[in-house]
Amino acid sequence: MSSTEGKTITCKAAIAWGAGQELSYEDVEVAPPKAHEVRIKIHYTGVCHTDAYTLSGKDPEGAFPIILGHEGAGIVESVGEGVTNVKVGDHVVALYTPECKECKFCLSNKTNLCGKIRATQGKGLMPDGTTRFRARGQDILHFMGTSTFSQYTVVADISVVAVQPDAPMDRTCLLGCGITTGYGAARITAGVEKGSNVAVFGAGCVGLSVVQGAVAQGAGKIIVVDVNQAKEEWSTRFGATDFVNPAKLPEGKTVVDQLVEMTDGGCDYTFDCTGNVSVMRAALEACHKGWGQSIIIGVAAAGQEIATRPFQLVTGRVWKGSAFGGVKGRSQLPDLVKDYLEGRLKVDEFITHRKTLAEINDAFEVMKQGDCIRAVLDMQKA
Ligand SMILES: NC(=O)C1=CN([C@@H]2O[C@H](COP(=O)(O)OP(=O)(O)OC[C@H]3O[C@@H](n4cnc5c(N)ncnc54)[C@H](OP(=O)(O)O)[C@@H]3O)[C@@H](O)[C@H]2O)C=CC1
Ligand SMILES: N[C@@H](CCC(=O)N[C@@H](CSC=O)C(=O)NCC(=O)O)C(=O)O
Ligand SMILES: [Zn+2]
Ligand SMILES: [Zn+2]
Repeated sequence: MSSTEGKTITCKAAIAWGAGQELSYEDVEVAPPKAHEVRIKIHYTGVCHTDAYTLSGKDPEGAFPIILGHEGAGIVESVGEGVTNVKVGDHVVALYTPECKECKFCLSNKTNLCGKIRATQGKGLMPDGTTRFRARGQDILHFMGTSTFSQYTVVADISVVAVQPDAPMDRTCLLGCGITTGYGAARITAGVEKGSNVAVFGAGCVGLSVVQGAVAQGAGKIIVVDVNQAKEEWSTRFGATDFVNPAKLPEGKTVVDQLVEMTDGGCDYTFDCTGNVSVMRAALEACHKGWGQSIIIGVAAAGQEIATRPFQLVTGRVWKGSAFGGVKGRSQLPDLVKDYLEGRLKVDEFITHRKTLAEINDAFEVMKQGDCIRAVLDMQKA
């Protein structure tokens, strides 16, 4: 039993008080977990573009004040009544895509989405409709069921998975979103086949992880498309065979023309990892007639919509989406940790910046620069 069990913990968190404002590093009170909840001491968290997107105010579900963060690893501090899947002292990864293993989504092998707590999660609340965070005398909302930008957080028991304790938490945190998302999108959502031609739009953490997944599947051409020329070297390092910078194409030649030419008629699989709806259209239209599939991973701002001529679909191209790479977190994440520890999955290579929680605004700043793949925050270092 920990000395804090059953008590409110006061610790540091980065609170987003309003859209577009800097995060505020300050004290937060974290209430003990209720039934079927788990309180986690967060040791490390990654910063994902989706955190910045919600902070910007572009997320239709974004509400404030809130504690963002959804790429976290830590150790279970205490558990509420009825929790059986994790125990105090377990090393865990928080799951923004929970897995209850009993709803119709979880029982389906067609999706990794879980329906059990999605409604309250989308409102920034715990499953009982309340919050466990308070600061400045106010309730603070949860984010994506995880809120990892706090030294302690409370999550539903279905939103957490125990992993091997020998896996370094500054790496396993990245399996909480970016790497798993891209890797899973290639392997699970698309199921890229051996020898197939793949194009990946956007070589951030997600896009490079798609490349890694495509390599694991034995893809033929793996073409990265990015407007940042510096991403060519990154793409090659992860196993891409070709790189296209749309800004460097001859006048009058579109990226779709280029990809169709490079792949004898179009790609078997394309992935949008930018969140830009014009890019999503190009990704679809660069697919091979008859069977090419385009997977949307990027998150687009409120009000944005995708468009194409229906003829593109009539002639056999398929548009699909992927959340958390199609990975069922509680069932499949421990195997990804094992793959990392046994050298089959690159993780260390994604970390370009390291910061403390107090430096979180710098982490958001570096994320806007082209040389940042992932910034990892040490949550316990002062
Ligand atoms: N569906 C899901 O489950 C998840 C979705 N996401 C979403 O995935 C997206 C990618 O995330 P992440 O990898 O972290 O983001 P990054 O910003 O690191 O990567 C995006 C890359 O795309 C490049 N880019 C921007 N515009 C274009 C363009 N027009 N054509 C080609 N490349 C372009 C960027 O270049 P530059 O460096 O110049 O900006 C950057 O290199 C985000 O929208 C994020 O919210 C993230 C995790 C999970
Ligand atoms: N809340 C937004 C959509 C945000 C979104 O699409 N989130 C992705 C994960 S992004 C991770 O970095 C996701 O998994 N979505 C599935 C879900 O159930 O939220 C909006 O309302 O548009
Ligand atoms: Zn994310
Ligand atoms: Zn479920």
